[in-house]
Amino acid sequence: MTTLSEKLHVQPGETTRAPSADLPAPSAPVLSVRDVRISDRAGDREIVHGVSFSLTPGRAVGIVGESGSGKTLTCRAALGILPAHFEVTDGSIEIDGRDITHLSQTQWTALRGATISAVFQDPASYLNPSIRVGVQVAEVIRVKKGVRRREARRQAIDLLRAVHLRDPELVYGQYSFELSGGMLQRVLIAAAIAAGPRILIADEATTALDVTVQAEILDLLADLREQTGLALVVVSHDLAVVAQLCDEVLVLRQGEVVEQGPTRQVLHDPRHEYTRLLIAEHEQYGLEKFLVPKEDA
Ligand SMILES: Nc1ncnc2c1ncn2[C@@H]1O[C@H](COP(=O)(O)OP(=O)(O)OP(=O)(O)O)[C@@H](O)[C@H]1O
Repeated sequence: MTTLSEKLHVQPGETTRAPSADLPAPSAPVLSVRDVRISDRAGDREIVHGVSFSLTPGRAVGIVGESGSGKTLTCRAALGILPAHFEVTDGSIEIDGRDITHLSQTQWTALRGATISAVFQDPASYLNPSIRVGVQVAEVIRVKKGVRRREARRQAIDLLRAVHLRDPELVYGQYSFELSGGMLQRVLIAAAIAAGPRILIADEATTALDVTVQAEILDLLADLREQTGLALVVVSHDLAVVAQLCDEVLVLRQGEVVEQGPTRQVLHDPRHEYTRLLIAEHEQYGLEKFLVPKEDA
C-alpha cells in the first residue's frame, strides 16, 4: 500500500527551508502563474485557456467556478502533478522566481513539500487505515527532514498540537477510522506543513466537512497564514469559503478566467454575468455574513 509520504509526493532528501541569502525579498511573489494554458494531449483539446495570478507570502488567492472549469488542473500544474497526457502548453509558473513548468521529476522532488504543498478533499483516502495516524505524519517528517524516529515522533506531536488537535499524544496513537473528518483534515494539514512550505494549496479541503468543522479548518488556515506567512491558494466551489480567506479571487468558467480582482470588489460588485449567477446561487448559504460592507473594509 502506498504511504502518506508517497501520496503527498514527498521524496527523501527534501529538507526544511533554511534562511538563505539567495531567498527573494519577503514581498517578492512566492508563486507567479502567468497566462498558463493546459491541454489534454489525448483529446487534443485545450482545457485551461490562460490563468494568471501572483501570490506573495501571507496572501491568499481563491479560485472559484463550476465543476470541470479547470480549478484542480491549475493547482496540479503548480504542484507538478498533472494527470498523464495533460501538459502546460503555454505561459509560465514560477515558484520563488524559478520557472517550474519544465522541471524534471528529480528537480521537483527538491521543491515539492518543502516549498509548495497541498491538501485535498477526502482526507481519509490519504491515510493508511492500518497504521496509526501519528506514525504516518512522523514518517513524512522522517523522510523530509532525515531525522531519527524518536525526533520525528516528537515533531509530529508538536505539529498535531499546532493544528489545534486536542490531546495530540492521544491522536498520535489513533487510527484514521477513530477520527472525525475534521480531525483527519487537521492531520493532513499537519503533514502538508511538516517541511515548512511557503505555499499551501487547499483544493476543496473543507467541502466534505460540516459547517462548524469547516469554519474551524478555515480559521486554522487563516492562523497559519498570519503566523507563518504561508501563502494560500484556495480552490472552492463555495464563495463563502473564498470570501472568508482570500484577498483576491479568480472566477473560472470552462477554463477561462471571466473575472478576477480583490475578493470584496468582485463579490460586492461583480462585473461578469457568471459571477453574478454564482453569487445569487450562494446567497442562500449566507455569503453576506462574510462580506464586510465596502465602506467598513
Ligand atoms: N485525470 C483526468 N483525466 C481526464 N480528464 C480530466 C482529468 N482531470 C481533469 N480532467 C478534465 O479537465 C477538466 C477540468 O478538470 P478540473 O478537475 O480541473 O476541474 P475543476 O474545476 O477542479 O472541477 P471540480 O470542481 O469538479 O473538481 C474537466 O472537464 C475534466 O474533463
